[in-house]
Amino acid sequence: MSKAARRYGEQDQEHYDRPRRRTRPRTKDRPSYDDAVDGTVLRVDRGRLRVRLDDRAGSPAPVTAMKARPLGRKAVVVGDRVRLVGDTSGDEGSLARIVEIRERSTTLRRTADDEDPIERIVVANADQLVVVASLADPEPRARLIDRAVVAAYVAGMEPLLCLTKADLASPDALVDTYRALGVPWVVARRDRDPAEVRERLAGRVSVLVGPSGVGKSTLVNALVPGADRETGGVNTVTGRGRHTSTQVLMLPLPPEASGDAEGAAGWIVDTPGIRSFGLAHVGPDDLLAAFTDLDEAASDCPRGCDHAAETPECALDTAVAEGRVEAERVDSFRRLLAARPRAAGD
Ligand SMILES: Nc1nc2c(ncn2[C@@H]2O[C@H](COP(=O)(O)OP(=O)(O)OP(=O)(O)O)[C@@H](O)[C@H]2O)c(=O)[nH]1
Ligand SMILES: [Zn+2]
Repeated sequence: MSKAARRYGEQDQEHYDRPRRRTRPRTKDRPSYDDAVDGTVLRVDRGRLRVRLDDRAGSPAPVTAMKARPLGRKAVVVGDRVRLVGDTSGDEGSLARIVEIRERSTTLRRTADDEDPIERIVVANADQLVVVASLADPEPRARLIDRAVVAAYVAGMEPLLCLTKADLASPDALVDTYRALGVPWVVARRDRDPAEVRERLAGRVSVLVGPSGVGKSTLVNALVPGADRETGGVNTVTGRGRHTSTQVLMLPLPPEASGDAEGAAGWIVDTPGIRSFGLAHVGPDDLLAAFTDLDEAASDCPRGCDHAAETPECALDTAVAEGRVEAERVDSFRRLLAARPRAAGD
């Protein structure tokens, strides 16, 4: 078949697939939304979205909005940059319409579970993943931390290790295991102002993740006075807190704390209900992409190499033997690789 004929064939197919409506020219069909305003989604609550408008510096209160027709079934998530029309006054009872979702720079996914078999995007456009782990009570779980670090790399976000309850134990041993990975870290304890953490969050959109009990809410409350995150309030039987504490929520960091102008202080996204990340579709080479120093050596690997320590043909071992890459880096990469499959209890 000639190229032209094939193209004709495809066009034909398209017409065949959509016979119901006569198609009018797209430009005339679609409203231009010239008067749309820009905003960021801070919270999603049963189809209603809370959106902070960019040009409403004087009034930080978000407006309520809903998804409009043109978006179809496309989900709007926390962190999404959107365009709104309609009543954007934010007045009691007002409802704006989201007509466009801007292209996402990053997407963080959570793992499918029994209640929801679909792996969903939970946060868009965040640039830092703060992996919160307590140094004691409960003990840090290396595998869980590793999985979160993988999730960060795959989402295109930078990981930051935040080690809490530093009043109870030293971070030295744990920090040692992440040195080769180059993951930055900070410590926090509830009886001190989290100045170091705040510095790391300045001007960025950071997602906080970590299992229940590590002191995430305590930290959020210290960073955002008035956030009122419920602490120590999780039901040990169901593993759940109140409804409000299981919701993903984006909070502005107070500008005065960082000394920056409005908007530059940064944002944190609390993810209380998220227990694990979608790593099912992460292949060895997806993770390798985050290890730019190993990338080249691995190009000598046989096609489809899983780069595991047990794989004799893996070129990473040759590269280590020849001193082209650091053994520690390969070990760290392989450790993260091994953390991908979901283990029971994670
Ligand atoms: N010793 C010590 N305890 C802390 C520290 N930070 C928090 N805690 C305590 O640890 C418990 C859990 O803290 P939360 O802030 O509720 O932890 P969380 O990670 O939000 O956990 P959930 O609310 O269950 O999701 C609470 O009893 C806190 O008081 C700390 O720096 N040192
Ligand atoms: Zn390999």
